[in-house]
Amino acid sequence: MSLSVAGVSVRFGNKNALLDVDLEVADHEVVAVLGPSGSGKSTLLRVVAGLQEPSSGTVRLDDVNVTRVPPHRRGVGLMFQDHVLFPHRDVAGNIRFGNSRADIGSLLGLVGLPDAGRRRVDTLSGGEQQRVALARALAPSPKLLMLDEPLGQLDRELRERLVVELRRLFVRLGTTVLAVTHDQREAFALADRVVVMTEGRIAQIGTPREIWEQPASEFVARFLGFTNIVDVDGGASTPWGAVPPAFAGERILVRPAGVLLTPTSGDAMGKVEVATFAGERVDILLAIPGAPPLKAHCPPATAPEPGDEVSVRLDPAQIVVLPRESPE
Ligand SMILES: Nc1ncnc2c1ncn2[C@@H]1O[C@H](COP(=O)(O)OP(=O)(O)OP(=O)(O)O)[C@@H](O)[C@H]1O
Repeated sequence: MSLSVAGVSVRFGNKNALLDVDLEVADHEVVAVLGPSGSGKSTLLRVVAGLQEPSSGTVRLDDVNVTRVPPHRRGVGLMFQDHVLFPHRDVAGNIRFGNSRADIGSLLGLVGLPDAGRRRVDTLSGGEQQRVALARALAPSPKLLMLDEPLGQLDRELRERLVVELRRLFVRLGTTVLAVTHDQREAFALADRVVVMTEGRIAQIGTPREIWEQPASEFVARFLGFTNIVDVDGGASTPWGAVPPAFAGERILVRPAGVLLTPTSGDAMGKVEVATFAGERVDILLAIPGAPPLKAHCPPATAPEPGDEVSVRLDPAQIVVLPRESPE
């Protein structure tokens, strides 16, 4: 099922929870909506589901205008953050609730709990409960499945495992999916395309790779965790050292992998403040006199230690120009 959201705004009092949002999701596509708390992610999902009437704009499913169609007639499946399973019913009873014709056996197989039908929900782990909630959302065979923080309550290790399973399941079922998350890794792992939201607007839409490689704004770059952001002066220098003339006058992001540290011969001298072991790399925080702190990623074998003096060179291949934010 394809989804088209056009010019949708939602006002609560004098606050816009959504402002003129346009979004196209193709049939079979998995789209993740990512953004900080309060950016309008859940409101967007609720508008598509029919649980929130927009102040203006339209929602189309397979080219049919459903803006005024009630939720149960939209043929969409929902799994919400505050999904409540009935603790005293067994798993099968939970899935069957409201879905009397559901094929419990194959749904449980799909979510990897083939033998759990008879178990009481309150004897299941958090991850197992999440799978039951997913099976319940899949029970009516929705052509569009909407998930609000599907793995939100779970610990990191379980989330990383389940996100891979979810991705495989969606590909296998061919369901169109719109999933809300505030976790960037989850969005990137789950989705064909990611929508980044801020203050009720869409800040960027793209594949995970497009968004990672070219954040559309400083907001998106910072939301992805990049902090090496600085203005280049007219002479193509920055407080962290020189950059090629093409970057003169721009605001740039230097990826931590592009901060090259050598014992000598770089542009700027800095001191290692913090070195954090992160598996395949060491995350370094550098203090350079008169400059903002600079983050670098180093291979563990050659990483300097806290207190070491190093010189810094910026790799032009790891520099991204950030568009200037347009004044409102
Ligand atoms: N029913 C409501 N009445 C008034 N304001 C609301 C209502 N629902 C949401 N809002 C406001 O609209 C804005 C967007 O909320 P929304 O729940 O869509 O954000 P979110 O991105 O999903 O946040 P979170 O990640 O915290 O769930 C917030 O400022 C919120 O306070």
